[in-house]
Amino acid sequence: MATGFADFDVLLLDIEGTVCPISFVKDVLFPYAVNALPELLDEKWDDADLVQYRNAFPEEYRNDRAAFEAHFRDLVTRDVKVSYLKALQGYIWKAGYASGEIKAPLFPDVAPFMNEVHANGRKIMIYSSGSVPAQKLLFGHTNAQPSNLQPLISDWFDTVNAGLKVNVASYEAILTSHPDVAPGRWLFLSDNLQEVEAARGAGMQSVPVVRPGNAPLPDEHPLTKVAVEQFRLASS
Ligand SMILES: CSCCC(=O)C(=O)COP(=O)(O)O
Ligand SMILES: [Mg+2]
Repeated sequence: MATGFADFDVLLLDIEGTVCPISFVKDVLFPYAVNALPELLDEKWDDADLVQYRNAFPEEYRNDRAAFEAHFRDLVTRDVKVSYLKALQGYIWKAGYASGEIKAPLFPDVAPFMNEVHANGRKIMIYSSGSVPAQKLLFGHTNAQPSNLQPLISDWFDTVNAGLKVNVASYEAILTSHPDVAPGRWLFLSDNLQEVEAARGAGMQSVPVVRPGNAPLPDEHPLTKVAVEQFRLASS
């Protein structure tokens, strides 16, 4: 396993399986959204608040309430990372975070690492399949003290403003949005080897993370030997 991180100017962080357990997304966030959906549709089916999310769904679902709900459930079950699902999930989760029912369980090394990186004058950005509003909710309601880590984060990327996370072009789009930072000065951390490979394909530094609850990385994969378990800056 590699030791601390040293040579980067921008830390780009994945969320699920990297800063928080996969179980938080799969066993808390997703069920919360599925369980909240029926009442939300009962109350707001024709409400302007909801219609913008409804109309982002494929035409065959947006005007049929039963088909809409069934499609939502199917996408969640298959963990399909389509932007229109992620946008509606983020809208639903807002109430859960606001009520205190949802709080993001960051791994214990994450907030200290983010504070240290920020104090070091380096930038922190997020890239997740979750929508940018959902990312901001998560980092605004964490188990850290203080709970709101948004002030540490200077930019947010998702499948709408960057693209699918397994595509090299998505990381190239992120790089294009910050031309002042050379590709090699970015460090992307993710649990997903395909995402790590795509980031490296765009010229970023990137290594996989090993976290409790993640599937084991394949021994035969060349990047497994550089995987990291703990987030810390290399001691100078
Ligand atoms: C922003 S919290 C919800 C995360 C989510 O919906 C998801 O699909 C996680 O994907 P990630 O790219 O963060 O592994
Ligand atoms: Mg992930």
